[in-house]
Amino acid sequence: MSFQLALPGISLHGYEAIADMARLLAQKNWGKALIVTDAQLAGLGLTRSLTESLQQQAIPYALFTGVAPNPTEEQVQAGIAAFHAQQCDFLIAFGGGSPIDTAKAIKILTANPGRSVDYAGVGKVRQPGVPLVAINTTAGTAAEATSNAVITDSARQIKQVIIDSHLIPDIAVDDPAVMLGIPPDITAATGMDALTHALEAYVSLGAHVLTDPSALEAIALIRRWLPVAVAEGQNREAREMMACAQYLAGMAFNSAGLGLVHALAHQPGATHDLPHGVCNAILLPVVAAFNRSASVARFARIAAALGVDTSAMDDEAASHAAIQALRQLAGQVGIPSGFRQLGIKESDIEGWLDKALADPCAPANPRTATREQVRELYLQAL
Ligand SMILES: NC(=O)c1ccc[n+]([C@@H]2O[C@H](COP(=O)([O-])OP(=O)(O)OC[C@H]3O[C@@H](n4cnc5c(N)ncnc54)[C@H](O)[C@@H]3O)[C@@H](O)[C@H]2O)c1
Ligand SMILES: [Fe+2]
Repeated sequence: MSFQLALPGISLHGYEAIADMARLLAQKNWGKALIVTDAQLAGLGLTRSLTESLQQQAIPYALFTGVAPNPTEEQVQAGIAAFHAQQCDFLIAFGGGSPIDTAKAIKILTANPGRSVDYAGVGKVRQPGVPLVAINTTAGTAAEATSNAVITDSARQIKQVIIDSHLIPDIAVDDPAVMLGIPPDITAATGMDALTHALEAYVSLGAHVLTDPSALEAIALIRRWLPVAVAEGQNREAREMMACAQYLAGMAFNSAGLGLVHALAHQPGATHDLPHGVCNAILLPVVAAFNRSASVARFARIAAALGVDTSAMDDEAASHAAIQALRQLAGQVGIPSGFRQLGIKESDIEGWLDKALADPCAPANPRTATREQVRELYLQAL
């Protein structure tokens, strides 16, 4: 079987990318846009750079601000209703993973029947739907570059993962100007999500010579720049490097796949509405320690990318040092050391086990875990 590398048609990176995107859209004649965002971003006035750029290019738009973190099917339904009521022709997502994933799910429903979560799994979307531009405001999920959408089915309390190449945005935009004001806790959580993407992609069973360089470079950039972005939010270089790092991580995991960190993290995310990046960051060293023996040489290279001087170490020692370095970085950027601090109890774990094993991110993990081992991993992360 051949290897498929899937990327957005066009990606715009760097300061002023949003204005450049509007200029590009002026040549596309896609009609009226529905901007899909969350109320907090609209309230902060961050959407202004987008709406002003669209006005300058005379591109008509309507605004939908009904997305919340960990978006649900109900929010997708409200979005598709707004799309039709406002007679829109294409979608512009503006936000982190939550607005971008919601816009991807709305895109499905512009051309396919039913609910978006009916398309959970891999490759189930039949019709591509309307064009989608994704402007990313966190660094982060890289949802602007990937074929995934994560939507919570609130009735079943489960995060459904929809993976389909139809969901890759036509234009991906990373303008660090809108990232300068991200609060330190969200900077840390989203940055650790990106680190998890890079690391899981690098040790994934689906890793490939075409994805390894971007995964390793993402790890090195995040180690270098995430602590700076957390401590000095207005540091323009740190924000730009983190935007690039999370995109590189997205390039890697979109084709190489993820693993057990994400499969396990989706469960507390769904039942307790916790930030995705924090769930990943807590589980990352625990799952990495579990996976280490299946991929010693790769964990040794991860240690070097994390800044460990591995010159005097054999791979075994270096692979252990990688786990240590992960814990240290998480602590440095203020990630809680366990789920208990977030109100999780031991009795919450039982309900997550089967869902974690069935999560579409699990099969790419380098080491297969039994139900008991998954329970043990959650206990270690408490
Ligand atoms: N599609 C994918 O490939 C993929 C990958 C990983 C995670 N996810 C999903 O994405 C979601 C998480 O996305 P996220 O971590 O980007 O966060 P998010 O979109 O949920 O946003 C978190 C918070 O940050 C705020 N925020 C966003 N940008 C900001 C800015 N520039 N300045 C100030 N505040 C800002 C938002 O208003 C919100 O309150 C989860 O549902 C997760 O499961 C998707
Ligand atoms: Fe993620």
